[in-house]
Amino acid sequence: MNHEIVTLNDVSVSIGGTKILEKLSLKVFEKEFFGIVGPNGGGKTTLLRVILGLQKPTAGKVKVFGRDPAISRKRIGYVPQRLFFDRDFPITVSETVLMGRISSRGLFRGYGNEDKVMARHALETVGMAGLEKRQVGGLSGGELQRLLIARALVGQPELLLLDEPTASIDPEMKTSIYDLLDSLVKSMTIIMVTHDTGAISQHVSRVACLNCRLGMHEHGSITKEELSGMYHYPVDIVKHKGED
Ligand SMILES: Nc1ncnc2c1ncn2[C@@H]1O[C@H](COP(=O)(O)OP(=O)(O)OP(=O)(O)O)[C@@H](O)[C@H]1O
Repeated sequence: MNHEIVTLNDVSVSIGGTKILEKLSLKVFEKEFFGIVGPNGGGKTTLLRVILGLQKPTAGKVKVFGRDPAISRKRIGYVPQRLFFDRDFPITVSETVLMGRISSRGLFRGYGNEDKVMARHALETVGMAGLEKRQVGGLSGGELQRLLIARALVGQPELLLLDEPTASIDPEMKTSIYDLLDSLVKSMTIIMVTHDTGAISQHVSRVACLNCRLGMHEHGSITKEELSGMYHYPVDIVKHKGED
């Protein structure tokens, strides 16, 4: 697991004169399940956008798969925050998943058989086989989240970025999403942003706290006090993966 997938060196981002990220240095390794927590507005989504090559750093260097992030974007699957997804748009489950093939097929080429097979496979992976014809607007929150994961998986990513995949989801569905991610990380690297500080430490190998600056926590070393200090209110933490 020593192969570097994401490398940030002293990365800063300012937008409109406001410092959003300050001198972040970070390495994420192959097949690692890496968690990022932090308060609202701490820069977590911005960090994902930097890794995707959608946000250029004001200073510092970013490499993804050893190259410029924009060049590596085809190898990345992105699950955005659900609030950026328009549930009212009239589109089926299968059409939504196929949208994840656009970066490999191009915008103006129709979907081929291979795309359809991959879409079916991605839906099976997230446990949504058989729901292909359903309208997205009629899905439950948990089903929609799984659909967004399927859409990210259909491009066969080697790196999966997820922005709050368990927000507003009931505990049972949360568990099944974490189980899914635990199985996916056997074949890809995962970086997940979450406010789910109670559960995250049972699944990730390392967690970083981000509030403009980054605080790294190796196995089990994050404490309730550190998180509470960052969030400015009491935070519960359960266990880190591998801890008794
Ligand atoms: N394009 C932009 N223009 C202006 N400000 C921005 C832009 N993008 C992000 N910001 C600001 O940068 C800060 C960090 O935003 P970001 O969305 O990265 O935080 P976050 O940690 O993901 O927050 P949340 O937990 O609420 O999703 C916020 O104050 C936000 O308003």
